[in-house]
Amino acid sequence: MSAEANTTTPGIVITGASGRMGQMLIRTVLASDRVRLVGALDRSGHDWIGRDVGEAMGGSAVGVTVTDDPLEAFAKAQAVIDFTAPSATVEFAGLAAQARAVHVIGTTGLSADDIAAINRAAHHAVIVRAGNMSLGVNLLTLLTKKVAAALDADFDIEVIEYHHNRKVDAPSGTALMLGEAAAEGRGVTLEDVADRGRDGITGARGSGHIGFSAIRAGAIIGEHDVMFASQSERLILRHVAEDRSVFATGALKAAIWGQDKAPGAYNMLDVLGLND
Ligand SMILES: NC(=O)c1ccc[n+]([C@@H]2O[C@H](COP(=O)([O-])OP(=O)(O)OC[C@H]3O[C@@H](n4cnc5c(N)ncnc54)[C@H](O)[C@@H]3O)[C@@H](O)[C@H]2O)c1
Ligand SMILES: O=C(O)C1=N[C@H](C(=O)O)CCC1
Repeated sequence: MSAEANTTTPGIVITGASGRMGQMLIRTVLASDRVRLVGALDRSGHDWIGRDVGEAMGGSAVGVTVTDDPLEAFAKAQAVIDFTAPSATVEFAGLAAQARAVHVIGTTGLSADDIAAINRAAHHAVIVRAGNMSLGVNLLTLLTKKVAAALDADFDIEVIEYHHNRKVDAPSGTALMLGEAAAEGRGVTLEDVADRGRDGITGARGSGHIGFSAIRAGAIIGEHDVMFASQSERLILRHVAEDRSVFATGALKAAIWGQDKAPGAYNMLDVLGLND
């Protein structure tokens, strides 16, 4: 890459560098000629701290040392791509905003308070947040909204999600995006109609409810079904992530897209130009 490109190409910091998504993101950034890797962060005490991130990943050195100091790392960045954990992401939102870096958030399991704190940080910088960064899932939210609007409450809506056995939050961020889309299509608020975690004598299903079920097994990367079921027919919309690269590619697109945007809270539909 030329010296000129170096001054204009966004510098990216990857948080949670050693994680499943962190490593996929680092490989994606290193393979791109539209961005530069300028930092890699992980939590204090992690055995990658102080090591070259390329070597820590089992390859050759890339000249970026893994740090546990977000302030130092973000100062060099035009964008921070963050797939970590809720408490870390809330802290990073404030620090990335101070550094005026675009913050791309893939972390799921965020509480309403976490989201409120992130949205406060978005007054000062661009934040793009989505429970799923893939093109396919974001299109599926639009289809889900449309189908939910077309079908009445004779059709029960169920969101079924399937993930690997290391996932710590449920329902998945994607399942919640799909539930929100279905609720929007029906003109209701998801919290008022969501059925989460049925167990025991639950009583019959409530009409108009939106149900969630979570499978955790093996190495499943991420699969989601939205089922619309009446007494006489069943329609199932389904997305399957074959590879984590779909999430990393979307995140990188968001980091580049955000470079010339005004401060604010955005999602992947904004990035993809699909928001109405
Ligand atoms: N939005 C999407 O498209 C999408 C896709 C995949 C995963 N995710 C979400 O991304 C998150 C991470 O998933 P994963 O499978 O990579 O998990 P993981 O457990 O493999 O990785 C998490 C990483 O974050 C690091 N971390 C935790 N606390 C930290 C802190 N305080 N400071 C710095 N680093 C810290 C961990 O050490 C680890 O490296 C989850 O919330 C998951 O649901 C979102
Ligand atoms: O592996 C994960 O964890 C995933 N999390 C996101 C979610 O919660 O929907 C996206 C799919 C993979």
